[in-house]
Amino acid sequence: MTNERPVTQVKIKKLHQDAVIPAYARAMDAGFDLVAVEDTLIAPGQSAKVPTGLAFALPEGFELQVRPRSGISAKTKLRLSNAPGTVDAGYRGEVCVLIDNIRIASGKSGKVCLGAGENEVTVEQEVDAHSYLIKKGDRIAQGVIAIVPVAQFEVVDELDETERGAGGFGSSGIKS
Ligand SMILES: O=c1ccn([C@H]2C[C@H](O)[C@@H](COP(=O)(O)OP(=O)(O)OP(=O)(O)O)O2)c(=O)[nH]1
Ligand SMILES: [Mg+2]
Repeated sequence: MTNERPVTQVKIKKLHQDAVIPAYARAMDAGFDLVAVEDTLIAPGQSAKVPTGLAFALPEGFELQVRPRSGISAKTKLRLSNAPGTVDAGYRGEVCVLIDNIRIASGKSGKVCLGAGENEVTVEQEVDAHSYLIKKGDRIAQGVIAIVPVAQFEVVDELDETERGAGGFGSSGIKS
């Protein structure tokens, strides 16, 4: 890593012996992968809270954003429920990843279609064929450490005028 990039120390506690300590895969990556610490089956239309086995002590003024990995979004119908997830600086609990399986039920039982597209194995189980199995060790999301300013709110009677004004929600021409 060069000195061009801001650096902050973040203390991490392993809550599970197999938790994977975050690491940036490449020097200029914004995110580090978050790894599932236990197997989690997600039936079609269902959601799951997948544990990472990690707790963070972020410095005040920072947050950890839990963001999707584009590969998972492109290759599967798994979606982060609350993307981007917000881990507050004061949070000392386990960081978990909320994941939805947005497939509809196939009505057939069969092989489980695998979550993150890695650790490619199929498992014979009596589950709907549109279920996903997140395997322990799957890289299910990515974390981004970000700076968050704190706002000092001030209630006023009038806001300043701007070119946009109150136009929004497609005011520039996007049709629904
Ligand atoms: O994807 C996420 C989002 C949140 N959290 C943890 C850390 C965060 O600090 C805490 C609360 O998250 P958030 O503020 O988004 O949820 P809330 O519904 O507002 O809960 P709370 O009332 O506890 O703030 O849950 C995660 O582990 N993963
Ligand atoms: Mg909150």
